[in-house]
Amino acid sequence: MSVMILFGTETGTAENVAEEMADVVMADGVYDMTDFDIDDLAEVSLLIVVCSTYGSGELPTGAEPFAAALDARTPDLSHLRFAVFGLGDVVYEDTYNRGGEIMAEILTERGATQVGEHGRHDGSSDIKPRVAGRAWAQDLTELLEATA
Ligand SMILES: Cc1cc2nc3c(=O)[nH]c(=O)nc-3n(C[C@H](O)[C@H](O)[C@H](O)COP(=O)(O)O)c2cc1C
Repeated sequence: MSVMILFGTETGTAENVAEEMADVVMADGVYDMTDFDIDDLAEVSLLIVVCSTYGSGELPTGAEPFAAALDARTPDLSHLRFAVFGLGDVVYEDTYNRGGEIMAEILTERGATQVGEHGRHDGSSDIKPRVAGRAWAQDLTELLEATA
């Protein structure tokens, strides 16, 4: 099984979280959405998406090329399972953590299946993003092992 982590970020937090998760999920690679070729998803069986939120509940700049490529090329991702860990801040209220949710929506539209609990980090909490991300990845790994 090939496990890939893909991050979408504005200021680097999602990248740090993605790197923190890599050994937990035994990822074969950690990649930035800005320069990722969606053809490479054909070889992936589990995709872990780490994505922040910017603007008014929008994707961060770094995630836009990936989202645009999925929209333009409409690949069939029915072979793919994915899990999402989003980053946001409750001070944004109605748009809290929308970035990760948008990612889940567009991957589901392409036929991929979301697994595990949708993770959400709140920048206003006392828990550091890396710590929250690692704990979420450990839970995901245990769940997938239990259901394998
Ligand atoms: C200008 C700006 C807009 C933001 N908009 C939202 C938002 O709409 N919803 C949300 O949940 N978080 C929002 N955030 C919070 C970020 O998603 C959060 O700080 C995240 O940890 C940043 O991760 P990154 O460094 O990987 O981009 C915003 C942050 C900034 C600075």
